[in-house]
Amino acid sequence: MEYSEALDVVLAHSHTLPAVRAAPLAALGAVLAEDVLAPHAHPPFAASIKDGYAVRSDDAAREYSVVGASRAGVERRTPLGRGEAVYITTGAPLPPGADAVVQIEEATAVDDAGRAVGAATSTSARIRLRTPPARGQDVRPVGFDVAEGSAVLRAGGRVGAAEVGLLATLGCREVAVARRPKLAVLSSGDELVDPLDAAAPPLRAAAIFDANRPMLLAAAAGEHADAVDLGVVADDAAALEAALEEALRRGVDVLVCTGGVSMGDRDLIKPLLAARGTVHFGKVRLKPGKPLTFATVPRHAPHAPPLLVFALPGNPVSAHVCFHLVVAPALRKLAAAPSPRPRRLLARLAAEVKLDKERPEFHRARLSSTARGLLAHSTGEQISSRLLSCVGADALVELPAAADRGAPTIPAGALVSVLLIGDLARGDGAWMDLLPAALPPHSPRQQWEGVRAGLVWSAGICGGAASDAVAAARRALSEAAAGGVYVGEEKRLEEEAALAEEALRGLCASCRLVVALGIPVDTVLRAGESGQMCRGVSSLSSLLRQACADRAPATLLGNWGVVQFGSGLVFCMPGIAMAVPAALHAVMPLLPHALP
Ligand SMILES: Nc1nc2c(c(=O)[nH]1)N[C@H]1C(S)=C(S)[C@@H](COP(=O)(O)OP(=O)(O)OC[C@H]3O[C@@H](n4cnc5c(N)ncnc54)[C@H](O)[C@@H]3O)O[C@H]1N2
Ligand code: MOO
Repeated sequence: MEYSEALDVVLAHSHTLPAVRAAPLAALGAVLAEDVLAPHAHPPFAASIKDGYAVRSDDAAREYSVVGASRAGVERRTPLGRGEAVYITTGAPLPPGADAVVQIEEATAVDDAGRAVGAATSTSARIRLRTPPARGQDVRPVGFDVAEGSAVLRAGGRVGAAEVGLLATLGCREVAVARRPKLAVLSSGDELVDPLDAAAPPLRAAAIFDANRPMLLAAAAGEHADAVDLGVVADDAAALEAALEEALRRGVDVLVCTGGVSMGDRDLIKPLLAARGTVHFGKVRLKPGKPLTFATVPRHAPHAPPLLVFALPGNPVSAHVCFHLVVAPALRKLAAAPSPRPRRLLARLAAEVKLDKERPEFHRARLSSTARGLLAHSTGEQISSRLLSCVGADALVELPAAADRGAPTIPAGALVSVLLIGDLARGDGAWMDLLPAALPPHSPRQQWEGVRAGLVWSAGICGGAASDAVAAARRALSEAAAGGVYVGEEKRLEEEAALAEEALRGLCASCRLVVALGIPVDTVLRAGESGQMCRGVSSLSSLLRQACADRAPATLLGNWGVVQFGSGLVFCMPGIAMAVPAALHAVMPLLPHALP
């Protein structure tokens, strides 16, 4: 199974958890289940933006008697008369009658005879202004920041620090959020010593410390899941089954275990999961993470959704990478995140990389910013046991297998897609604005280098016609992009609408160009997610339609064209081998200008 397919399967089994009500601080990291409407305006009164004097802008006087003070937190009821000013502090309410504030730097203290006696202060009895005040100057009127009843936060947004602050501003004591997923973690292996156990003996011969459980407990916290520690479990079928029972008993949504999923005689997890539930996949064409396993186990209570079980490989790097590739997206889907899939960016390779012969690889890298966009720097030796390759990594570079790429390496400077796994805001000083001199200049091929394309055709194009059109599309894509684009994913679309739409969303999330054969524009538009750009591109659509019609006039009757889908483009064209190259050659030359 390919990674993209494995992710589709995982997401199809991850159902959003019910909404609960929580105090804003307790909701930190959760996804809002409802829009939040402002229960009142902010500021709730007209407030001063400066420390200075509140005055009436219709007052012709330039000299004022200071008749009192309005300080933050204190209401002053006496209206302001003509020729009067009130000393005011930032955030304090304007007294009735005042409609402007003049900052204190603009005022001079004067004596009764109007002689200047120095800079104005909070105790000056008379002041003169340098310039007449304008109406509304340095005043925040009622509702200037937030209008009463306005939707300040939208369902689907995550509660972060700013959201907590905004909810506090508005006095919201509770919000509706999707329940936080509960995730249990265990490590299996007779060689493991628990480093979290203060009473653990020193390492005996052939033993190592358990790295995976603490790492995954930390990763769960990073995804705002509530973690349950099920400890280290021996390579023993009964002990593993007892741990699975414990996870079910504690009502967790997800169980993550590591180790014991490969080919060894102590690899007991898969048989246990097969006996107790359904193993949806047990091998993925993926490096690291080949034996990645996903299963669902029914609960004892009827109608309760099944427990999701991820059995990750024991190698610590494989466990870390697989967590980001499938577990984190599942947790995000459970937590109601509208886009749970890993976020993809484009970056250039800082140095040449060697490709694995057979498996697509997720190469750990740090990102830096350059004048030509992001640059991905390898974290060095990528063997699955070396956790140092994950330390400080921001991204997983998606490398195709050499067999798929038709080349053993990808050169420095090539554009590649990367999955974000770190927090770019955290930074580590690697951000720079200068282009490293080592990067070779652009070539026409490099314009397309590393751009991942997808090919999808409808199940409705039967037998030979589909394979001819698909082969023609593969060839034409490669020609039109001077061999730079590679086809990273192929899918046959089922007739059932919901399945077809989910598959299209998955493909569009992972590919910047998607060639859709026999799939009309409407189908793609229906697959668009709320909040995501999904629209027809009329200029490219007419070029594509014209090119198809030149080869096969009847295609003019079809609903073909180009759709912008998030950060990618989908070419909907008839599944007719003769029309496909013409359509691609018509639109590809324009794409360097159009690719969003
Ligand atoms: N004959 C084959 N052998 C292996 C294959 C294969 O296809 N055929 N696949 C290899 C790949 S790829 C991986 S990945 C590993 C996965 O193995 P398991 O998931 O069964 O894990 P273990 O054998 O239990 O452990 C592998 C490795 O990781 C260390 N480990 C395990 N748990 C932890 C932990 N909690 N903390 C730190 N280190 C841990 C363990 O000691 C082993 O060194 O299988 C390959 N073999
Ligand atoms: O899949 Mo394993 O993680 O390559 O070492």
